[in-house]
Amino acid sequence: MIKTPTAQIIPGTQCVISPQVPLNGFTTLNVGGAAQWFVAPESIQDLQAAYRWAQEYDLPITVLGAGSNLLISDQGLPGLVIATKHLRRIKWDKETGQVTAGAGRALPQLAHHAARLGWSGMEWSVGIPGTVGGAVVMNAGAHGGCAADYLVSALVLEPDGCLSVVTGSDLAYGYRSSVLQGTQRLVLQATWQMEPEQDPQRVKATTQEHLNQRLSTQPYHLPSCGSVFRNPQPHTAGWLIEKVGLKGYQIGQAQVAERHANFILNRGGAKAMDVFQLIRHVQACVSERWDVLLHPEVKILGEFA
Ligand SMILES: Cc1cc2nc3c(=O)[nH]c(=O)nc-3n(C[C@H](O)[C@H](O)[C@H](O)COP(=O)(O)OP(=O)(O)OC[C@H]3O[C@@H](n4cnc5c(N)ncnc54)[C@H](O)[C@@H]3O)c2cc1C
Ligand SMILES: NC(=O)C1=CN([C@@H]2O[C@H](COP(=O)(O)OP(=O)(O)OC[C@H]3O[C@@H](n4cnc5c(N)ncnc54)[C@H](OP(=O)(O)O)[C@@H]3O)[C@@H](O)[C@H]2O)C=CC1
Ligand SMILES: C=C(O[C@H]1[C@H](O)[C@@H](CO)O[C@H](OP(=O)(O)OP(=O)(O)OC[C@H]2O[C@@H](n3ccc(=O)[nH]c3=O)[C@H](O)[C@@H]2O)[C@@H]1NC(C)=O)C(=O)O
Repeated sequence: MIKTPTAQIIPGTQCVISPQVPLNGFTTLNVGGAAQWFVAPESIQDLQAAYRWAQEYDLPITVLGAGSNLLISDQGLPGLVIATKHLRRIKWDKETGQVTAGAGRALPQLAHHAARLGWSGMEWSVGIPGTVGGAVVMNAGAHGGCAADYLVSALVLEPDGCLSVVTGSDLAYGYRSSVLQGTQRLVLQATWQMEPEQDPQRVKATTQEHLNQRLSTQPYHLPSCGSVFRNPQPHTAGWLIEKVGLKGYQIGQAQVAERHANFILNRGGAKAMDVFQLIRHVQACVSERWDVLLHPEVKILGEFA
């Protein structure tokens, strides 16, 4: 066991592993306690070293993208939190029409950049404030498109320390689901097949249309984690929640958004427990009225006892 909680530098790397790093600033909900240990590796090699370090001390590992789909406990997280934010390398290959991006690259950046180039295929992703890695794991989607659609491959760090290249069919994609969820497999980069040489004005217009639609139907003015629940087909969670009269309902500083009932907003200073209790309250009301159990899309991490 490590006795004193001071920053550790892994020999031969640039990896600084820091103790007790608050995570609220690393999530779009802006809630959550501290990571027992935290690292944001600058390279794949450093990330592998950090991963091995955690395994050596038998610590659980949590991967953090942009934290845009996370509800982290006020009590924080045990073990090592690995942030991918520095893995941002990107390559637009004109020969193949493929884009390869590091796990920490922001998804909207990809969408805007593709639009400027006149490459079609990522228009759906504008306005989703996640990373490439998070999108591959969550199968992020919107406006009829999703990460799985044109995924060629992803580079994955496996728990045994080896790197593997997986394809979309290896990941058994479904609606907001993949086999990577709930595992210790870490996405390092992803490659998508795009349609290059399209009219940039047209790609830009579609991208902007999606962003406008989002900004007019979803609340972007306060911290949130996007849709809290998956849509229970054939219904939509927003409709079911609105119809039980929960728009505006608040626990502590967590509130069901007026603009979209499947969003929970942090009105300032909310605790993770406020959000958690609100999630449970919404589930109970919807279940009682509609006999439908809403399943959270947001990943709930840590203790909520
Ligand atoms: C305003 C707003 C709008 C949103 N709109 C949409 C939308 O339209 N469609 C949609 O699908 N989602 C949407 N979301 C939710 C969220 O942006 C997506 O789920 C996104 O894909 C999460 O990416 P992330 O990098 O933030 O992942 P995180 O939230 O950091 O992590 C999510 C999960 O993926 C894991 N993970 C992250 N990166 C990696 C990696 N490199 N390797 C292995 N595991 C990893 C984490 O451990 C966690 O389990 C929205 C969120 C917000 C705040
Ligand atoms: N409610 C919440 O919890 C959160 C809300 N948001 C909001 O989500 C919305 C998302 O909008 P979106 O534009 O998708 O993402 P962002 O505004 O977050 O932009 C992401 C990146 O995309 C690039 N970019 C943005 N606009 C353009 C443009 N017009 N042309 C070229 N590049 C551009 C920029 O990269 P570069 O600088 O490299 O060019 C930018 O850093 C914003 O309103 C943001 O404020 C974001 C995070 C959390
Ligand atoms: C934001 C996310 O993804 C979003 C994605 O951005 C949008 C756009 O493609 O479509 C899904 O939302 P959604 O199903 O709520 O889409 P919307 O178009 O806003 O609403 C669907 C229907 O529900 C109704 N609706 C929505 C909200 C509400 O408060 N009340 C209501 O009645 C709308 O009127 C509409 O008829 C994704 N959510 C899920 C859980 O699948 C996310 O996953 O975090």
